[in-house]
Amino acid sequence: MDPTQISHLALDIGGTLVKLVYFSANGDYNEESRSNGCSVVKGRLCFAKFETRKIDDCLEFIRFNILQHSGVQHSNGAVHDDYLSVKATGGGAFKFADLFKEKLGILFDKEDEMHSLVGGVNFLLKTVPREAFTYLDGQKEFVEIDHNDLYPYLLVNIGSGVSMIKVDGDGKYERISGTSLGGGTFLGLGKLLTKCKSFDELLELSHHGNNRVIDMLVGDIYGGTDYSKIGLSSTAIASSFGKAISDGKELEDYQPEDVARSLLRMISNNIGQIAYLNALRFGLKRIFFGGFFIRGLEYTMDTISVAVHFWSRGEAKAMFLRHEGFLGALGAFTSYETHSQNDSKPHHHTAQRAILNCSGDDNLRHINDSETIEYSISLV
Ligand SMILES: Nc1ncnc2c1ncn2[C@@H]1O[C@H](COP(=O)(O)OP(=O)(O)OP(=O)(O)O)[C@@H](O)[C@H]1O
Ligand SMILES: CC(C)(CO)[C@@H](O)C(=O)NCCC(=O)O
Repeated sequence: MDPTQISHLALDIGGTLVKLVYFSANGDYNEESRSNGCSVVKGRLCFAKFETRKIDDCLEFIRFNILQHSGVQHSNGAVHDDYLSVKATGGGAFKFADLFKEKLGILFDKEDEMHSLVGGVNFLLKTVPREAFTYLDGQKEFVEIDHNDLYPYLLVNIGSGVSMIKVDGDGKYERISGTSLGGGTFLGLGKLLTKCKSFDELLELSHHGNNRVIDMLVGDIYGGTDYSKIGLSSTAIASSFGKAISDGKELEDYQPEDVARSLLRMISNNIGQIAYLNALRFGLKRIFFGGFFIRGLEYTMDTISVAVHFWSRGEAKAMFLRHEGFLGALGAFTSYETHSQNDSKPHHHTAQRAILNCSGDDNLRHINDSETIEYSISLV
């Protein structure tokens, strides 16, 4: 492989997190020659994430783990005379372009954020087995995806903010809605209300909390009974955080665990409901939820699934993705493939095989919490 090309890295730089997808060749290099003159390098797609506010950590990671291993870096930290071009998406592809150029000699080849999200989901659904699943009543069920019956679907990406995209085919999509009440709202309000320091701490708190302490339930209003005439059980939330109106308590009087739980429920419920309404607008039956807010958390997925199920009376289905947080980065990564078919650069990416590897491999311990994907790159 030409050492000066690092087409095997793509970034998605969002409002809260930077996501990286990069190709790592198998240890023995494993390059096979094909009769058509191209050779295939086998390896795997790896994933990493950093907080956007700690962008320097990301720069260091790329410098030491990716540039050095590709042999593109001189010992003084400077790169070759030529800048290196790397696919990048998300708002940070604009915001941090100068920084990456100056610090790493990397030029961003920008890919549109929505286009990348859709590309990432389509890649996963078409190539990676057991990628999509439903989650209801504590049961996770993998969904077989029929490639001939994939479209249309609604993609709801829950990042700092939320984008809702109707997908009709490869590269055929429209952003139909969004809401600013997203993962950033959960984390931002959560930090203010519970004094927790991180997303993980907030999730941990929410795990031990009881939302009924703060949420006003239908039963609280109806003297313990259901309002069955309009289909509301006594345990349904009538008003998120509503009990705080009349409890006569200050914030300090509530347990942070309960506040975190109510907040998580409120944000997840709201997104589930808006997603359902948009699915209804366009007659979409399948809704895929992505973005790092979900983090495979059962309570979040259950709340979203129940909201979609409840509002659609079982007509629409909420589905989740194992690589939920890396959709944009994967879309940017796979765009090397489509864009370089006719150029002479020696780095066509082709998903020859994409098999999910469950992490546990010692070499991958430094790589956050995601799972690698077996992948091959065609060199011509
Ligand atoms: N380790 C973490 N640190 C901070 N936030 C996290 C973490 N893990 C999950 N999250 C949640 O994920 C959200 C960010 O998700 P994601 O990375 O998909 O969005 P983004 O790309 O940063 O945002 P946007 O697309 O709106 O620019 C955060 O707002 C937070 O709710
Ligand atoms: C602005 C983006 C697209 C940046 O990723 C995202 O944060 C978002 O979709 N926010 C919601 C904006 C809105 O539609 O109200």
